[in-house]
Amino acid sequence: MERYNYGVVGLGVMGRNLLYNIADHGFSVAGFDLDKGKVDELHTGATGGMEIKGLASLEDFVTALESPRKIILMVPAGKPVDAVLENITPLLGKGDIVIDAGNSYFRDTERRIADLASKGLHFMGMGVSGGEKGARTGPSIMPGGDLEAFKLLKPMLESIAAKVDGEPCTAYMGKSAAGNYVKMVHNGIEYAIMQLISEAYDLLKRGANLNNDQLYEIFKEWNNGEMNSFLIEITRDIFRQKDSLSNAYLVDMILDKAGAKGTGKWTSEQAMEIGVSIPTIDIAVTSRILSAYKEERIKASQLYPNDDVATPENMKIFIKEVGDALYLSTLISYAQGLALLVKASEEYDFDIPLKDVVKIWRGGCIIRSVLLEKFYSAYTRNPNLSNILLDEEISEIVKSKTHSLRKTASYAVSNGISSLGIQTALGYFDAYTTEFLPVNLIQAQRDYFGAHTYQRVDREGIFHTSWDSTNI
Ligand SMILES: NC(=O)C1=CN([C@@H]2O[C@H](COP(=O)(O)OP(=O)(O)OC[C@H]3O[C@@H](n4cnc5c(N)ncnc54)[C@H](OP(=O)(O)O)[C@@H]3O)[C@@H](O)[C@H]2O)C=CC1
Ligand SMILES: O=C(CO)[C@H](O)[C@H](O)COP(=O)(O)O
Repeated sequence: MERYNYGVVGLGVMGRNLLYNIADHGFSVAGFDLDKGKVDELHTGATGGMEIKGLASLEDFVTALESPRKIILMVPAGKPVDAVLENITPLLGKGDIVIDAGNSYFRDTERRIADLASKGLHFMGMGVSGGEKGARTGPSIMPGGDLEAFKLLKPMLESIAAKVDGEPCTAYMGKSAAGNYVKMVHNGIEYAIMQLISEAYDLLKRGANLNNDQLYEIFKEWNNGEMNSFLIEITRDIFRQKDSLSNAYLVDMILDKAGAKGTGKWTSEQAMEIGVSIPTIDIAVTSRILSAYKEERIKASQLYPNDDVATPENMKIFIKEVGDALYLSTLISYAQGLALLVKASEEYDFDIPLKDVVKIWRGGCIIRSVLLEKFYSAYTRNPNLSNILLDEEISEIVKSKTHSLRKTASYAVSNGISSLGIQTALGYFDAYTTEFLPVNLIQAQRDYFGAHTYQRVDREGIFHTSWDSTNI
């Protein structure tokens, strides 16, 4: 009986395409899905030379795999992963490897690693980014955990991943659930950048009165320069897309309520949990929540109308400033996400190699951008950089754009155009680069009403003052 090198469970958007990608690179792959229709479709979409087989029985699927079995799960995060594990683990043998390639919560991965280890099985969490197309032609792949299992998978992962300068966009992301953690933070940054792009769009549309054709040209120009990135590129193309149900552009027919599956929220929760400041990512999560208040927003907009958005004095300068503001606030969002990874690596003993993280994000993934080349150089100079803003070469870029960020933020505030992402990126930058923050006063207040104590600037120790009885 023929034995397949790899197995994929879950033949939806990502699983089917990842399976084809693996098969394209000379590996034989078996696929399983609960939905028999998807199993049958697998063969329809295959191209010649692929050694693949779709199976509708889990037992047949497991039997069809060579030993040790290497099974990639591509099912929705949460209960479906546990359901698959419950059914499949009794069929597996010692040394078999299960790789969860979905957007699973890292705590779930930790639990599953321990559970499968107690059965003599390897379990790995592995982030995959690039969407449908990326999965098919070359995603960015973030494996972590079991090193022994990783070594077995490495040749396959390196062959199917995206390539930048001939180097694969995959690397070992660290111990335990590091792979899922890095992917979670990737998505948090993704949320922030998407929020910032939407604000730049709003400023150009409402502030400068630009239409979709003009927006297309601006994003095209941005994408041809230092802002080149996947998200700017697809935004450019979105402005060109006509609606098939009306004569309008599709973007104008899409309801302004943003969905979310959870990875952005987890990133924010995690940052709060381990004490890392990532306000632009937080605000991107909360902005999607706020967008869902559509009916209330309609009422509020009638109660508080904003009829006097001023046209910028010099359109060329305004567009340049919005572009620079988007570039810098994007850079600051990456800085926040990467700082979270630095702290999480210490906190959870993940040993995340930051230099490899930015290296493998340069291609294949949703947040790929040419800016990551500069981060890669920064981490090459100093792999222990606690915040990307502290790198001297990065600081030169930041300094060259700060004025534009302030001008853009100021225009948005003066004209009542919501720009939560831009404001928080600037606010974070201003706080992070301030030697003396006014929180001495907060410490005084805490000590005043709750005897919470404070530290002093002139001597070591913990102090408390009876505020109402001394020197007042
Ligand atoms: N879509 C994207 O762009 C990206 C998604 N991801 C992550 O990848 C994972 C998969 O996402 P995606 O491919 O989009 O999801 P889909 O819903 O398209 O596919 C999931 C597939 O898994 C099947 N499935 C569910 N439960 C089981 C089970 N117990 N046994 C076998 N098959 C099962 C589903 O079948 P049925 O439909 O019948 O329930 C479906 O075919 C998720 O964790 C997602 O967050 C990661 C990166 C990008
Ligand atoms: O993982 C991804 C890309 O890297 C998914 O596309 C992402 O999870 C989408 O998230 P959301 O639905 O919350 O916007």
